[in-house]
Amino acid sequence: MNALQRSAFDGAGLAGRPVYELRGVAKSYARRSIHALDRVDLTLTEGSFSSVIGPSGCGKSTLLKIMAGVLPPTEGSVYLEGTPVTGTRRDIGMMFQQATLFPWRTTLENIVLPIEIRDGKKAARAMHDEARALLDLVGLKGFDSVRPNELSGGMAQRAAICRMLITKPAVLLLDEPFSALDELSRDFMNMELQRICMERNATAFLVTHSIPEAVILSDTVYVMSPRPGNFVEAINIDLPRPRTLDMMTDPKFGEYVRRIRARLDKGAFL
Ligand SMILES: Nc1ncnc2c1ncn2[C@@H]1O[C@H](COP(=O)(O)OP(=O)(O)OP(=O)(O)O)[C@@H](O)[C@H]1O
Repeated sequence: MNALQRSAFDGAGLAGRPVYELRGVAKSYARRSIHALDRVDLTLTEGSFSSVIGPSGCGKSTLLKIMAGVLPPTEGSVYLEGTPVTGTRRDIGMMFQQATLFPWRTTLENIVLPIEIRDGKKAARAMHDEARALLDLVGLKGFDSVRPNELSGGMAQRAAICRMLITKPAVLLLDEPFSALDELSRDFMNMELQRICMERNATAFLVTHSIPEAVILSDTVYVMSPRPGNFVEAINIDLPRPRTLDMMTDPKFGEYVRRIRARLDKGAFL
């Protein structure tokens, strides 16, 4: 990729303050001699929602783990709010496919757990009002003393959103958070996620296998090549916000889906 093409992935032409920056991030897994990522450049601007989509095994989860600071890159650097990411940080929020709530804790106790781990029980108790406000934000008002086994899958993921937001992260890293839900719940939760991100001006980065999900949620969709993964196309999604599920029938939406599908069908090669 030449310098001009590379610059096209720098914030994908979106205006805004850079929050997250990856410069030449590469990853090889030495033990199996696997070259997973190849010098990825990425800038996420404040309040933007970006997605990455790519073939299985292309390095999406590896990229997310590096961004989260749980895996060191072999080459390159990662900056969040201008400081290097060299390990896990309190200003990075993460959400996975499974909500992984502790069954013996109430919803409220699960939500304040990151604070309890970080600052102790007293600090966690001081966050109960904040946790209740978050429950309100995600539509779970009054569910504070309920145990996880009384929550549906969608409700558990709402609680996981609260747990992610309680530390006031600068960026949200989302690894297919709703893929274990049925299609209707997933669509609904995606719209809820959009609402929450818009209300909090959150900067979000989503890994997904669903092209429609990437298009309906994102300002920019990054298409990744097969391993070693790198971005082969950054597509700005020019649909108004808030997005609605009706927009999925818009010809423009269909055009974005077709364009991404064609890129992936070609093997997303450079
Ligand atoms: N800890 C590890 N040790 C060795 N190889 C690994 C490790 N983790 C991932 N890999 C390899 O790195 C490559 C990228 O894996 P990764 O999980 O990042 O891909 P992915 O795009 O998220 O895949 P999928 O879409 O199937 O979830 C794969 O070939 C995988 O086998």
